[in-house]
Amino acid sequence: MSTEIPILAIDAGNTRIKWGLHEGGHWRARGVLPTADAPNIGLQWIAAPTGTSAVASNVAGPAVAEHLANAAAERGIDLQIIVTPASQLGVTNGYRNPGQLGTDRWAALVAAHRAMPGDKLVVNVGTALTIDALAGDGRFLGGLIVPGPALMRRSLDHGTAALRLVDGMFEPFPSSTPNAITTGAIQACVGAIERVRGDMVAQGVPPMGLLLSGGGALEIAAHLPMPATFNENLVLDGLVAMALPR
Ligand SMILES: Nc1ncnc2c1ncn2[C@@H]1O[C@H](COP(=O)(O)OP(=O)(O)O)[C@@H](O)[C@H]1O
Ligand SMILES: CC(C)(COP(=O)(O)O)[C@@H](O)C(=O)NCCC(=O)O
Ligand SMILES: [K+]
Repeated sequence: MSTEIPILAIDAGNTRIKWGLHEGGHWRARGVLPTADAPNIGLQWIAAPTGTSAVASNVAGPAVAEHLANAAAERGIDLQIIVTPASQLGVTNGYRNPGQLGTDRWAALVAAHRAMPGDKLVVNVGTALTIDALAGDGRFLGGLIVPGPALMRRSLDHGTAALRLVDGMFEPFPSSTPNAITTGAIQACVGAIERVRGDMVAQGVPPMGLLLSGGGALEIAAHLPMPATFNENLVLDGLVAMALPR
């Protein structure tokens, strides 16, 4: 029997809301729903026992925050929506304005610092692709925000007359429009990661590892410039670490 209180961790991103119920040292239940369905999030939390407390990262805007707050209140769950601090659990925030850094990126950095020693890259492939440099001593050195591969393809669909959303395959020298679009998005993402890796090498903090997460991670995983460790739950892991008593 663990004395640990049940924690509902919530990662509200721009495309999907991911959540997990953590109890007794492991994930007891998990779920995901489109962010557009945020008004229905409470229906997924039936299993949350009395006394559950919730910790959320929300980068999807104030309306989503309100839906989370309502769903928690209806179930008597105490909810904390985090803001990004200047330092926490051994990680220090390199942003000039610490609160400007997305809370999902911060939670992933906190989890990454605990999960892997040494200088590393923390990459999330979601709506946006974020590529964050984290030193082994916990310093967040900075990172990039790039449209994720799905958003890149959508922007071509919206912004050109001839290009449409069609399934293509990765091909090093693409020989069709669908393959050119698919390969272009993957190479743009992987190329940006390679550039940050190069900048870390130039700064004298060559990354020893790469932590990969996010709904689009598998799209780019085979093309990365270095071996990666996939963690489906990096943001949720970080949120639980913040919520657990120390
Ligand atoms: N069934 C799916 N529904 C939506 N997105 C999906 C699905 N399967 C894979 N994806 C990919 O996952 C991305 C969303 O990943 P996620 O980590 O949830 O992003 P966010 O945190 O921005 O909401 C989409 O942009 C798309 O590339
Ligand atoms: C970069 C993000 C849009 C990523 O969001 P996501 O793709 O996970 O939905 C989000 O972390 C955000 O809104 N960040 C604030 C700006 C920043 O981190 O600098
Ligand atoms: K993301």
